[in-house]
Amino acid sequence: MKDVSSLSPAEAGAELARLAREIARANEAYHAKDAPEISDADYDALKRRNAEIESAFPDLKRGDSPSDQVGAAPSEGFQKVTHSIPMLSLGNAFEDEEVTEFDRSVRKYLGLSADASLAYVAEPKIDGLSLSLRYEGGALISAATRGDGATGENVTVNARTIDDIPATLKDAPDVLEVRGEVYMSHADFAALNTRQEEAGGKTFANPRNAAAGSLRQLDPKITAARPLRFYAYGWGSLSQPLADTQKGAIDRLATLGFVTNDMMRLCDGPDEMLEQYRLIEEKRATLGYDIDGVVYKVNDLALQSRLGFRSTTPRWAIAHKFPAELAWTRLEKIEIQVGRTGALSPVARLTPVTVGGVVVSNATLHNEDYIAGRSADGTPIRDGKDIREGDWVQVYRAGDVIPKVADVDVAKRPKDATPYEFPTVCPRCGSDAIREDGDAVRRCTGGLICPAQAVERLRHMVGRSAFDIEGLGAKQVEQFFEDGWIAEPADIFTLRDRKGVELREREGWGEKSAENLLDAIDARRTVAFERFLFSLGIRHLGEVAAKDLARHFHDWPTLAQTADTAASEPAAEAEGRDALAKSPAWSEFLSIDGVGQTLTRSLVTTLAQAEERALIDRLAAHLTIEAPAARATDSPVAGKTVVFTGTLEKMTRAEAKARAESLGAKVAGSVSAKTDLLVAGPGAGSKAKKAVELGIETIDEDGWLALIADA
Ligand SMILES: NC(=O)c1ccc[n+]([C@@H]2O[C@H](COP(=O)([O-])OP(=O)(O)OC[C@H]3O[C@@H](n4cnc5c(N)ncnc54)[C@H](O)[C@@H]3O)[C@@H](O)[C@H]2O)c1
Ligand SMILES: [Zn+2]
Repeated sequence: MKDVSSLSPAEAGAELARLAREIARANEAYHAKDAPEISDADYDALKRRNAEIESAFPDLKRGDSPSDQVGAAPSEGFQKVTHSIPMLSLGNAFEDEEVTEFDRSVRKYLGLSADASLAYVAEPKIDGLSLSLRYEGGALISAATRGDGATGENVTVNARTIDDIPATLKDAPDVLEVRGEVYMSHADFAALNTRQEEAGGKTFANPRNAAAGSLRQLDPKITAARPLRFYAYGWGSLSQPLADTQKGAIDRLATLGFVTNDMMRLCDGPDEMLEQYRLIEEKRATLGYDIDGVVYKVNDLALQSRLGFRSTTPRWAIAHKFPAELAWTRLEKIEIQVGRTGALSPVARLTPVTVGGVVVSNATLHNEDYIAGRSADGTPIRDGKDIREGDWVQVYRAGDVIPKVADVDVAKRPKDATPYEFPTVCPRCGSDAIREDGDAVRRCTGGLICPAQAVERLRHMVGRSAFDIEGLGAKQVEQFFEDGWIAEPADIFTLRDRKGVELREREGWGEKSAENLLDAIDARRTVAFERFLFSLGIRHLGEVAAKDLARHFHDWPTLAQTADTAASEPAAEAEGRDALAKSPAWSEFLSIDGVGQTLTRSLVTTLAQAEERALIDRLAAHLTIEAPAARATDSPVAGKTVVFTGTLEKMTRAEAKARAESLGAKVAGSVSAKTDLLVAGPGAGSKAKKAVELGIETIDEDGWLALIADA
């Protein structure tokens, strides 16, 4: 992105227009639909960029500038409420200096010298949605969301169902508008999502969305069933002042029966404000609800009213936000998960914390070296700090990636914490867990006797890219495995005969759904060769390689026989590609573009294991395995084995390969006596030489394109 100072006015105008569109779209998704499409950090970055351009090009500021807007218009379906005093937003600070700068600008506005005393309150910024409650004569008469700041949604009936919101007040001013945040605790959020999932309803990405989605319900019965809470942090219209100070006013609201935040502190200036910020940040993980920063407010209400408002934010307050994609929390426990190939993966169980808008309670710890504070080659990571149970750790998330533990605060380590001892036996089956040379991962050697591996294999087998059986997801497979109904892949296809009757009577199933599942299983008795191969869950065998193998071998018996031959060839024992290539069966695998030594070795050794092989044969016995779709036979390259080498300029290697295959050619990765045609671009090396030696026809990229032009 271009620096603002180097933008031309035309570019600035165009970018302001784009930002206005993008921000409006994000506002609509977040505020009106409770379903954000971008992260808060990305949103904040858009707003910042917009503000920077506007301040550099004040003349270009748009009539619909996002800087002048709050939230989103109230949704249709709700009655509208006009706020007697607008409900605005808050300015943002991200760095410590911006907090000092805030104090300076307040003083400047008020004409106060740097050493004049000026008190602020600092309190958590709760991540929910704001609500304005109007009491008249001590009775709650209306409740409204913020909407676009001027007009909100009437949610009075819904608000009445929230325990923290009193229906009547004693000794209150005749007119009193209380403003605060509606939110949901982590525990209630998790329970709600579980219930929603079980009922097949919509689940929420984070507690804020859950709170907003629950309050903004057209049916108040739904709101009533949702565990919402309310913190009072401010007020709107008043017939009589509550107090002289922010702190006094909030204390008064507490006396009236509202829940207020007990982490509010009076601060003497920026140093104390930042101190409170760090204290609150430390407590963040253990609060049990989401906060996304700390709000500082000038304490003296007379000064607040002198300071007043900008278009959408008060001059007397600012929100100091926490870094969005990073958070500190407690690592409660390290657990070991056993994967499909026996890999022991350490997982950190964390005290839940929100990172980038998502509640995180687990993070990966990669492997035992990572926990110990070293990389695979022994060099220290995190300055060599190891990770222990009970540690205070920093968690981060980027995009949709699994959360990771990035750092440890050794100063906060419990005194009795001991270095983590990585298990050397499988926690599920007790077999030895060993680490092979050069492998960062420790693996359970239990194979098929390991229940963890067995169930992971089954889950893999029914997955999308494998058998993809409708109604048989990971969850059902796990249950059937636990109950002993399905122990290995072949059992899925005998389920009808063995358990058909019981399935119909099984809890949560019934006649219809049982029949649907059994039909769905029958429908998969015919399966594409590549899906079958992928379903076996052989280490290093991905979807793409499964396709390559299927195209090359066409049927399962041929592939299996070639693997058997490879296993019996003496060169199989030898190291190195050259030695392997001397064996015809090995080299047949290696000649397939996209199939390398590691995969070949894994495939050959897996199929050579008697138990493993018997299990695959039992599965295959129930199946009709379909060869890949017939290829074009009338193209000039049909049936020929083609090798591409050197740089291709008009297409990528992948494109060239796909095109050749669609024309019925076989694409190989290396030149051999079986090669019919070499397509050599600039920089072609040993393959071109070998082709000459073997007398194989060689053409360039243009020659290739000409050859297939009419195909
Ligand atoms: N991801 C997205 O697409 C997206 C879109 C729009 C907004 N957002 C998020 O919302 C923010 C902007 O929303 P906003 O205009 O509501 O501003 P804001 O959330 O930054 O600040 C204002 C709000 O803070 C709340 N608040 C909580 N505790 C408070 C306290 N103690 N005192 C005062 N107010 C308190 C109030 O509800 C108030 O309306 C963005 O910074 C972003 O994080 C995200
Ligand atoms: Zn095991």
